[in-house]
Amino acid sequence: MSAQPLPVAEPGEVRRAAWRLIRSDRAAFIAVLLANCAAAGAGLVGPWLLGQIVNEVQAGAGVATIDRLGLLVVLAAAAQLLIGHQARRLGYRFGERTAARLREQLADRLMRIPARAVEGAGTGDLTSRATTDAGLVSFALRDAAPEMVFALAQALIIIVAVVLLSPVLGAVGLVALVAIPVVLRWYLRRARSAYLAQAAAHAEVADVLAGTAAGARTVEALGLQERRAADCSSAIAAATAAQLRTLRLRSVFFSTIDASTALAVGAAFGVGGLLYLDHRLSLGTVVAVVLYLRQLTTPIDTILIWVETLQSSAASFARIEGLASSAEPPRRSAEGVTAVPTDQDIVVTDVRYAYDGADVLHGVDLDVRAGERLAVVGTSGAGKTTLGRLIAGIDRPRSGRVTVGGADVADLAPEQLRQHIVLVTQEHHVFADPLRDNLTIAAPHATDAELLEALDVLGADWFDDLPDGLDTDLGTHRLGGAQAQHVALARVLLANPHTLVLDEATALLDPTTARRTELALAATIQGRTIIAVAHRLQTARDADRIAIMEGGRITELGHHDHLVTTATSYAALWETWSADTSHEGTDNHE
Ligand SMILES: Nc1ncnc2c1ncn2[C@@H]1O[C@H](COP(=O)(O)OP(=O)(O)OP(=O)(O)O)[C@@H](O)[C@H]1O
Repeated sequence: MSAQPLPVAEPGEVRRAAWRLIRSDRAAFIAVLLANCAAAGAGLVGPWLLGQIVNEVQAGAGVATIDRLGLLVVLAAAAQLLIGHQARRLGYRFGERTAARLREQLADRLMRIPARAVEGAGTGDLTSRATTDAGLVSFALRDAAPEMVFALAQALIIIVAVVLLSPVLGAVGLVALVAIPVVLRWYLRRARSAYLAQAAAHAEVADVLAGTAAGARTVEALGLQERRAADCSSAIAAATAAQLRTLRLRSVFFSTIDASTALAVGAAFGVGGLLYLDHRLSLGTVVAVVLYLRQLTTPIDTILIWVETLQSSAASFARIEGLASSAEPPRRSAEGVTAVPTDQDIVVTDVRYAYDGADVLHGVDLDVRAGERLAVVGTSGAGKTTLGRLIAGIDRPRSGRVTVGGADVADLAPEQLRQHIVLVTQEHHVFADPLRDNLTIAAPHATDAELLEALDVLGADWFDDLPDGLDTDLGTHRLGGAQAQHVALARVLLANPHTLVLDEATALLDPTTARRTELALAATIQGRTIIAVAHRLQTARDADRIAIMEGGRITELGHHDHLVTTATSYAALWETWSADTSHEGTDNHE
């Protein structure tokens, strides 16, 4: 289940976003509109000429006149074909360019969504927005929108022509078509929520299936097959119900449309016949009007067929636009950065930070000198990780500043930031790419010799067993946990920051892996400023200074020997920890 679904944009935001997309290619959009109007205008000539032929025949005109009019009908049809083709081509090109811009925008936003928002929402939601929704919107822009513009222009111009030819017949036809806007309104009112529910139900199915596949071993080990199958069935049942609802809407909608268009042609034919018998309309005009109304069914059908696609893609567009509010503001590029750190000192000034509107840091002040080793300790939930992320420039304070050498860390471009401060956690993702690419993401210009040296410093002896050395594809040749940690630490060595923020770097590892990792870590931290979120006080005791965090504040700060005698919170923590470790036989792998 998605605990905190990613937001969906409101209709107003969706309209503004669509308008922004159109405006950024305004000249092309105007060309599309003009070409479509011209194509629709050319389509009027044929029926009008046919009406003229009927009138001429009735007036006893010769074959030459009829032939001339016939030739004009053929020329008008050819012109309509050519202009229509051009209008559609312009429309498709405009749609394709707009879809490409949208995909770029989406990729940019996906990169800027904080990991905590993705974890909260579940990967199914994000995946379906990036695949199904993006595909639907691209399809709509490329195919549905050009067809829709063409059909709208055609319908509008035909209606104007009918009314100009015979206001009475025009009124009769339009009255017969009055059910269409009514049923369209009925449909659109229900369709947005129905299609949103359908998309969410499909995302839920994807989530449940992906979760079952990812946790296959756990499901097998705990005999959870039946429960997972029941979860899958109920997600699929919900998706089917959502799909049936949209199907019901479509059934009512399309039947009404078909009946209305048939009624319009029939009514115009009947009333037109009476008016002709009464000598109030020429036969040619009746023929032209009936042909126009008959012709009107084509754009109406097109509009209604695509309105459904546009409706569901508008729901998808709202889901894609919803990502905008989750994405964090873009960091500046290195070229755009004005502030350049002048030294390596880190200063935290009156920093506050909130998750979901509630502050968890309440004005933290801290100075860390270059080369210092600072341990941050405190009870669970005190704000240690949050402070670590702010110092590492991952998150931006709600208020206050975190600076390195006088420059705000959250303003530094990523390539600049990682030369100064890097956060080291237990998460060590290995990309399904060659080992070389996995390492050079931290230092794009590093030579092979530098990459090998980094691995060597960490004691990554497994490198010698790789089938293709640095070219080994880590998607097919999977690394173990400790090996992946080596790759992560090698990236840190290659980025060569002066400061490391260590958070849970070894806390949850098994003793053997932890010992190997600690050795590698010791090689990594050599000669750098260290800010370590310490889960074991042994680490803290060796630090130059210890910061005690309680309830989002630093309450005590100093060296172990000083704090253990003067600071009440730290002394209590130390006492508890010492008692625990003496019970455990004092082996704590430090
Ligand atoms: N992603 C999040 N969304 C909402 N609240 C959060 C989130 N991450 C942390 N918090 C809350 O912020 C507060 C500080 O959390 P933080 O993880 O920084 O504490 P910590 O001292 O590192 O704890 P621990 O030692 O358990 O990791 C806690 O109340 C926590 O519940």
